[in-house]
Amino acid sequence: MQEPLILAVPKGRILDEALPLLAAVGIVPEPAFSDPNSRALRFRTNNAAIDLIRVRAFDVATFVAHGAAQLGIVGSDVLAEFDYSELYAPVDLGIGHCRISVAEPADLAAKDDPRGWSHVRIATKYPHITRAHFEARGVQAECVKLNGAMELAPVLGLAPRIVDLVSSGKTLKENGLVEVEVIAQVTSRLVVNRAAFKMRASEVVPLVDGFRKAVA
Ligand SMILES: Nc1ncnc2c1ncn2[C@@H]1O[C@H](COP(=O)(O)OP(=O)(O)OP(=O)(O)O)[C@@H](O)[C@H]1O
Ligand SMILES: O=P(O)(O)OC[C@H]1O[C@H](OP(=O)(O)OP(=O)(O)O)[C@H](O)[C@@H]1O
Repeated sequence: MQEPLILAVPKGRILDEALPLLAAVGIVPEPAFSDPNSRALRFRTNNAAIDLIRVRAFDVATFVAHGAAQLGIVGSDVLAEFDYSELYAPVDLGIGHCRISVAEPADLAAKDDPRGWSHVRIATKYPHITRAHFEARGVQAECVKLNGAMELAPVLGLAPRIVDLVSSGKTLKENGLVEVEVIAQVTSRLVVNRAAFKMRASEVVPLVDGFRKAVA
């Protein structure tokens, strides 16, 4: 029998929205998947031809780009940051809505003029997106890479500005920051490894169509 297809899903907040979508496509993970005491990372589903792996959001893109998983669910922020040519993103799943924005302390924003920037120092998990955004208008961005809690950087003097995800705006507000520019809107996408899309088309194409129908 052919090895099961592997679908990589992110551990974090997208998972809650992705599970109903998976159910709509007919994929239901084994009970261990929802058991907080389970330390397993790979799970069977009700479909013997599909297994799930649960990995960090950024790693979904890496597993699928290298063909270690054939499909995945990942934010467009992660896709833009890595720009893997081996990833095909055929379906916008309409979940994980947020935006990636530039933010700074409210008192700096009150006297700041983004049109006057020539060099900026930015704390972010997204150095590639940040540099590309600023380079497009001739501003040089010096990035300090963090993996979380970017909002602490301005007040502690690590960098005066940040680039991070914003949804309700609560995190910025509670840390005294305001959004000064929106770089891009973000949603989660179904991603497929390009080689698997060709080599395992008879299994992958109906699955991609299933996701397309589920979100239509
Ligand atoms: N506030 C938000 N609202 C909606 N979607 C979000 C929000 N924050 C993140 N996302 C989406 O969820 C994805 C995963 O984000 P999450 O914050 O769960 O990961 P993380 O905690 O940074 O991951 P890890 O712990 O693996 O580093 C992001 O890539 C983005 O697409
Ligand atoms: O505008 P809001 O609704 O407040 O959402 C924005 C927050 O959500 C994300 O972090 P998350 O809560 O996923 O935690 P993280 O720091 O682990 O990434 C993001 O990094 C922001 O900190």
